[in-house]
Amino acid sequence: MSETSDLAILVVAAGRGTRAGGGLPKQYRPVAGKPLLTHTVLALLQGAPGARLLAAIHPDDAALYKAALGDLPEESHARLLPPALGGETRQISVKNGLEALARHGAPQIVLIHDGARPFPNRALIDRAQSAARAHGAAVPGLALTDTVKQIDTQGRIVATPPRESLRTVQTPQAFRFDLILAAHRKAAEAGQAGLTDDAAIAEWAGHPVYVFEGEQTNMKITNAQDFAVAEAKLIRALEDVRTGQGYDVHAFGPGDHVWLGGVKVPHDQGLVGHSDADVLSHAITDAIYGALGDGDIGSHFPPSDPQWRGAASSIFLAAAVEHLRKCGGMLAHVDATLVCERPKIGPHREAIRKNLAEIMSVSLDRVAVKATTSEKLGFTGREEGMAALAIATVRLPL
Ligand SMILES: Nc1ccn([C@@H]2O[C@H](COP(=O)(O)OP(=O)(O)OP(=O)(O)O)[C@@H](O)[C@H]2O)c(=O)n1
Ligand SMILES: C[C@](O)(CO)[C@H](O)COP(=O)(O)O
Repeated sequence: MSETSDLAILVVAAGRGTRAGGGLPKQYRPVAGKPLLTHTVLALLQGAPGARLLAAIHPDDAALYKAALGDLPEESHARLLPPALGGETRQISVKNGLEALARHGAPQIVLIHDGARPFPNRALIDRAQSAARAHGAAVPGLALTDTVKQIDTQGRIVATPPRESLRTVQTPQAFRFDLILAAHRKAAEAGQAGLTDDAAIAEWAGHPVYVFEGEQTNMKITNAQDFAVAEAKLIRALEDVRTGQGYDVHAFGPGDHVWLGGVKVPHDQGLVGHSDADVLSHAITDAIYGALGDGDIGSHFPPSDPQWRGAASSIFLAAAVEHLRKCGGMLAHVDATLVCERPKIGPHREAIRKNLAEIMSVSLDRVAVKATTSEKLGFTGREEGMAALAIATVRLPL
C-alpha cells in the first residue's frame, strides 16, 4: 500500500472499561510497561504510514492521554491531531471524532478503531483500506469455529443457528469518510442509539457493508483476564533480555535521616552526597544504565552539574526507566541489597519497595529489596557508611 495521506484513523478511547475493572480506565492501564493506548496508537501509525490519527477521549482523561502519547517519536507527533471529546456511548464518541476530523480537513477514507485493540497489524490495515476503497464500507470479520447457540433468559438453548454465514467482527472498520459521517449524523438526528459498531450505523443508513478477513490476533481487551494474554503477547515480542548491575556507597555524616528508595528513614546520622545520597536509588539507576550498555548515573547526571545539588534521586531513577522505555524496552525486575548495620531496614522495606515500584512504574512483584549487615566488618560494619547493590533485568526489542 502506498503512502496514505488521504487516510485518517479515528481511535475511540473514551470508554470507562467497567468490565475490565482495575481502577484506571483500561486503555490507560500499563501492559508490558506502556499504557494500552500507546501500543494501539503505535501499531496504527506504523501500519498506516502517512495517515493522520485522531483519538476521542473522555473529558476526565486529558492528563492520562497526554502521558500515554506525550513521548512518542517526533515523527508521530506531526501525525497526531488534537483529541476530540467522546460521549456517553461508543456511537457518540465515534460521531464526535468524525466531526472533529471533518473540521481538520475531511479525508477520503477513515479507519475507525477501538483504543482497546492493541494488535492491528499492517496487513489488516492494508486490507481495511483496500476494502473501503472498493466497497465504501467494510469491516474485518472472523468465521466462527465453535458451534453457536441462542439461549433464553434462563440460559436454556432455544436454537442452534447455522454458523457458516455468521462472522464476529472487529475493528478497524473502514469507510468512505463522507458515507460514514452522513450515516452517523442521520442516526443521531433520528435518535437511533445503542448500535455497538459502525457497520451497524452504515447498515441502518441503508449502505451495503462488506466483511473482509480479520485477524485472530486482533483481540479486544474487554475483561480483566485479557490483560494477561495481551501482556504475554507483547512480552514475547521483547526477546532481548539483559541484566545490569549497580553498586554504590555513601559515607555517613551529620543528620537525622537517610533517603532510601525515595523514602525518608529516620536515623541518628545522614548520608553525605552531592544529591540526596539515596544509595539504593543510585545503585538501581546504575543497574538500569548498565543493562542498556549506556554509561552510568554519573555520565547522565554529572556531579559537577549544580542543578543536581541536593536533588531527589527519584529523578535519576525515573529518568533511567524512561530512557529504557524510549528504547522500546521494559523493566522486568529489580533486585537490590542494602548493606548496613543500622538503620534497620526491615520496618521500612515494604514502604521502600512500594515507592520504588511507583517511581519505576512497575508492579510491586517486580521489585525486591533486601538488607544485610556485614557482621561489623569493613566500613559498613564500622558504621562509616552504607552500600547498596542492585541487579536490573530488562527486555528490549530484538
Ligand atoms: N462511551 C464510549 C464507550 C466506549 N468507547 C471506546 O470504544 C472501544 C470499545 O468499547 P469497549 O471495549 O466496550 O470499552 P468500554 O466501554 O471502555 O468498556 P466497558 O463496556 O466494559 O465499560 C473502547 O476503546 C472504548 O474506549 C468510547 O470511545 N466511548
Ligand atoms: C466495535 C466492536 O469492537 C466490534 O466488535 C464492538 O462492537 C465493541 O463492542 P463493545 O461492547 O463496545 O466492547
